[in-house]
Amino acid sequence: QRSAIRRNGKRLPRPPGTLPLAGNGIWFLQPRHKLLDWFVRCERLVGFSTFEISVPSLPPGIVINDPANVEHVLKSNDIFIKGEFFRIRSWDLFGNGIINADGELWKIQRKAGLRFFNNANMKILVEDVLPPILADTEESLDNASRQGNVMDLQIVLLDLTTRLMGNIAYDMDMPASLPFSKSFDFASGAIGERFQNPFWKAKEFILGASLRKAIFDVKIFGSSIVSAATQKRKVKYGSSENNIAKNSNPVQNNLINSLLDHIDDHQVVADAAMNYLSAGIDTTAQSLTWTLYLLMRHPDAQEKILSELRSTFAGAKDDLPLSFDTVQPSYLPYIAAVFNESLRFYPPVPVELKESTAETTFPDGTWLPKGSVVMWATWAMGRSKNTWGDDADEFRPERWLIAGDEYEALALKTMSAFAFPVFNGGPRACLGKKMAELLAIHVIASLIWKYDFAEVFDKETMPGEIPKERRSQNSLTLPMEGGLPCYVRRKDSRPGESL
Ligand code: HEM
Repeated sequence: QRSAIRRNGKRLPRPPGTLPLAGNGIWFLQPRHKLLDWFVRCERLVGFSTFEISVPSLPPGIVINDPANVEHVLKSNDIFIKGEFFRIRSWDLFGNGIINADGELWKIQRKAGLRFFNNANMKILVEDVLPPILADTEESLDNASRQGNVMDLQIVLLDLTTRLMGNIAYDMDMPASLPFSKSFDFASGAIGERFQNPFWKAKEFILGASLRKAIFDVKIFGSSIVSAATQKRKVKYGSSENNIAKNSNPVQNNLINSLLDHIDDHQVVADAAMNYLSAGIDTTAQSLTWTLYLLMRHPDAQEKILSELRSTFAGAKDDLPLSFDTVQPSYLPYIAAVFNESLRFYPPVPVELKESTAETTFPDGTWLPKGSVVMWATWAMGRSKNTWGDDADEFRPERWLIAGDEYEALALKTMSAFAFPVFNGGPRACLGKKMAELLAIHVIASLIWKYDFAEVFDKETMPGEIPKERRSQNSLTLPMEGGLPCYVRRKDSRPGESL
């Protein structure tokens, strides 16, 4: 079948190595980290130029790298939707939740979320909810420091974000050791594979029992969040559901109450609750894991963090005076720059895909018919030399900073969401961006202030050899394959105790 996609009346270029029947399908059958590298190679070859791909499991499609084209997609929420291609693959896990939803169903969940992610709740998050959870995290780091044990930082950070989200959003104690967390992790890997493997249905027909069980466990957990919340509302507002007053106390205005206030169907609320959990927990834990990994490999950046903390909080000893005001990116710009630089290399949502509901013409003249898919790899855009310059492969947080002078302090550069779409942009921009940034600055500042970390390399790395770049595991997001095992030592531990 001949493709109808055109630019100025001509067909679009195709990546080198495109095969007559399989098209580019071979790359989609590879482990995802290889697919991500392929996107980078294509971007390096064609730059911002849009190219066409054909993959047997995909409708006709294009890959965009030009920020103007990404802006066109993200701002045209009516033309570019999640669509059937996405929904068919993720339906059993995400159901009617916000990640899958379009139209009215999306709008209402977005509205409920917006009510929750306000400044008052973010202040409660930073000043009341996070400190005791972080204190538990530090207690386990202290134990590992005393005993000289190796610990997997990825697990530690996942536990922190899971408990945090459970507490602030659902008023539940939710450690990552709950079975749902393991089931979700497994399901996320399997669902991610459905986007790459055209034979996923056949594979799951034979081997899908464990996936079905994992999805079942996740769904049961979603329903249990709703039951616990409705129970609490009945106790608080009276026994009949019809008498349930709309929730007005700002501290009580958590996410589950906001969802229950906006949506009558409890199954949709359960899906929404699970979707918010999955959007927030893994992404944030992974972004912190990759940041600490990069900091271990760049001790100079750790030093600069310490120097920013020393000059900002002069005289601080054991605990830093962190508050809602002091964990803002404008207050600690170097830490915010480190976080951005880490997201540039390791975006927790590395590839995006949308389906067109109508024909459309992109700013670069590409004409796309209805029913096509458009993809962009945030992973490759973050490594684009067109956008970031010739040193795009270098970890250099300074690229995010505007140097201060004797009158003005160092400031953080802003970058267009369409050139750096790690949090998406337009009407479907990530709702948790602010929460993720505040949390990241708080956690990075606290951990680098108190601890030294040393990565445990794999057995193949010889002493003195530069260790290989760590890679990600197949998933919908970006977990680090094999976790992040490391030694940890409290900076104020007795002299002689070394890593
Ligand atoms: C570093 C951390 C995070 C990153 C990189 C990130 C990134 C993203 C991206 C790329 C999207 C668009 C995905 C899509 O096309 O469906 C998204 C959507 C979303 N994110 Fe985040 N996210 C992060 C943290 C969070 C947190 C902490 C929450 C809070 C629960 C959250 C809630 C959401 C929600 C609800 C959506 C769906 C928005 C919509 O469709 O209207 N995210 N995020």
